[in-house]
Amino acid sequence: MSGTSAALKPPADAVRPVRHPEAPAPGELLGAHYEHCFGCGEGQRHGLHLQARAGDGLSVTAEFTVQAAHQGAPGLAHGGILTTALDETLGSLNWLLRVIAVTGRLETDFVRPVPVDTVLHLDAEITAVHGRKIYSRATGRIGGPDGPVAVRAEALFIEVKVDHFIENGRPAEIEAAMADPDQVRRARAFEVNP
Ligand SMILES: CCCCCCCCCC(=O)SCCNC(=O)CCNC(=O)[C@H](O)C(C)(C)COP(=O)(O)OP(=O)(O)OC[C@H]1O[C@@H](n2cnc3c(N)ncnc32)[C@H](O)[C@@H]1OP(=O)(O)O
Repeated sequence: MSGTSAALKPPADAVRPVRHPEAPAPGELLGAHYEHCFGCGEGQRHGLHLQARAGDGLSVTAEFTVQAAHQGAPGLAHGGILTTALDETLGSLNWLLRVIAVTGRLETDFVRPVPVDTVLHLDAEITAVHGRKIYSRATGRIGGPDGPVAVRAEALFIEVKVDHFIENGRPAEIEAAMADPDQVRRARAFEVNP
C-alpha cells in the first residue's frame, strides 16, 4: 500500500527547477555538511555515515550500511533510521539548487524489512519547486542499485535563511561551528542544512 498526503502534491503552477550552474558535478561525492550530523557526519559514532553523490539533473544517489546499532527488531533496521537515511539523502538534493532548506514534511513507505549489514542504495530527485517549497522523492533498494525497493519517501523541504540555524540552534554548537578554523567546514555547517 502507498499514498501520500495532499501537502506533498506540487500545485499546478509549480515549476521544475534548474540545476544551479555551480552545483557539484555529476558523480562528485558531496561529503558531510556537518561533522556532527547524525546522517552524514564522520564524528557521530553511531551515525549513518551516509555518503551522497551528485547525479545527473536534479538527482543524487547515496549508500549506507545498516549497523547493529541501527536495529529495531532483532537483526532488522529500525524504521526511523531508514527514514533518517531518506531524509538525509533528500536533504542533500538542496546542494543541486544551492539553497538552504529544511524538512517540512516527510512520508515513508516501508516496503520490505532491511536486515543488519544490508547496504541500502538510495536515490532521490527534486520533482518541483513552488516559492520556498521544494518537492522531492526518494527510494532505497537492497541487493544493489537495481535491487528491489525496500523503502520510498516523498518530501517537502522549505527554503530558509541561515538565521534559521543561528537563531534556533543551541548556542554552544553554533559558536563552535562558527569558530571552526577550517573555512570550508565552517561554511558547509551553515550553507545547506542541519
Ligand atoms: C549536503 C547537505 C545535506 C543536508 C541533509 C540534511 C538532512 C536533514 C534535513 C532535516 O532533517 S532538517 C531538520 C528537520 N526539520 C526542521 O527542524 C524544520 C522545523 N520546522 C520549521 O523550522 C518551520 O516549520 C519551517 C521552516 C519548515 C516552515 O516555517 P516558515 O514559517 O518558514 O514557513 P511558513 O509557515 O511561512 O510556510 C511556507 C510555506 O511552506 C508550507 N509549509 C510549511 N511547513 C509545512 C509542512 N510541515 N507541511 C506542509 N507545508 C508546509 C506552508 O504551508 C507555506 O506554503 P505556501 O507558501 O503555499 O503558503
